[in-house]
Amino acid sequence: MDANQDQGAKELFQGQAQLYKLMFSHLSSTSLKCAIELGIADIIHSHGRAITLSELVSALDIQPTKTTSLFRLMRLLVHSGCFNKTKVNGQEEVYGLTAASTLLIKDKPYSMSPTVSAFVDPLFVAPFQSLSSWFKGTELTLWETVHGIKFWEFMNQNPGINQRFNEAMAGDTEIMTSFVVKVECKQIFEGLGTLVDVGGGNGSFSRIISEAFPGIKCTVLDLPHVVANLPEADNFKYIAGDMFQFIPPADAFLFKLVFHGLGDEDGLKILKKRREAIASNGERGKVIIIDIVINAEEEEHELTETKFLFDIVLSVNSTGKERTESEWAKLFFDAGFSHYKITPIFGMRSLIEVYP
Ligand SMILES: C[S@@+](CC[C@H](N)C(=O)[O-])C[C@H]1O[C@@H](n2cnc3c(N)ncnc32)[C@H](O)[C@@H]1O
Repeated sequence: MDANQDQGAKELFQGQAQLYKLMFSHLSSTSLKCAIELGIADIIHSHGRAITLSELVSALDIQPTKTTSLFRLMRLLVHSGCFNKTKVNGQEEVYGLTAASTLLIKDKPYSMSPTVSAFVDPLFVAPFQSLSSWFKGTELTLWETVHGIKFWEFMNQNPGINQRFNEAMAGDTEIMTSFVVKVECKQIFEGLGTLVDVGGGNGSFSRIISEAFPGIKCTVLDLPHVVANLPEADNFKYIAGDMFQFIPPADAFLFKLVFHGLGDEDGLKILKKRREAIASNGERGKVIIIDIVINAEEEEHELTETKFLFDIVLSVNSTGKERTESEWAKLFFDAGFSHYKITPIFGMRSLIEVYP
């Protein structure tokens, strides 16, 4: 083989390997689901130290014949960063928790287990088998192509799934909130008298705010089937309603992971109304947004890929999208706001303050 042929063959096989990687990528999420269902992170956590394969087999109470299969599962999960593997005394190999698997422990205050379980569920994954039909069809969203109705309407009609979805969102929120409130962004909430958490789900975000800042009266506005019969406190209330119809006045309007579910037209509608509300409050008030900002050139490849994956989920399940900074800025300025500040502190998400 000459050098050109050699290079051609190398590229061919690299291309083939790349296709196999993409083809089997669903195993990254399904093996994660398996680890959650088996409770592997919980077992290592309650073991109190890293665990050997044979200890894991006996804690899982599985057939010894499955030992090599478990070894293979753990090898994949170690490779993807979910667990780590070290040697004790330079000999015995043991599996330990990483930052990712620590978040899977079920009895920790912030567990991502409900979030992973919900979003890896066939209900959320199966529609993507019909993506090409959606591209060729006329329905606005993939969800409608597959389920015949819009996403939020589907949640309204399926209380069990709605509850799982809200718990999935809450799992995501609790990690973030403890940092927002207690560590990084305390000053953003200090001095506020009232805050409305618009599309706040079951209120897990603003409940933590209301406990950390008893002087802030927090109101969670969400659809009736989401906020019905949830417990309130003196400075923490729910309003059942439609954010396109009514949002109560406040010193700050919080939208966490709400705008990425809205197209530009709907996003602009909501922001214009907030701008008017701030104007009629003597120009006092601000909008706080927690969402993804795509900043592809400057970021790590992996983080950007995760944002692009979210963008596909949003763009086909709703009419929403993940936005670049210039797309966010256009929305803010078109709605009549004069400036904004982006603080990129939540891994994938940023906190954006928008001022009149
Ligand atoms: C992606 S979830 C985010 C929930 C919460 N902010 C969080 O981050 O955990 C979007 C939320 O918007 C709510 N929502 C959707 N359409 C709405 C509307 N028209 N009025 C009020 N809430 C709405 C949904 O019920 C859902 O709770």
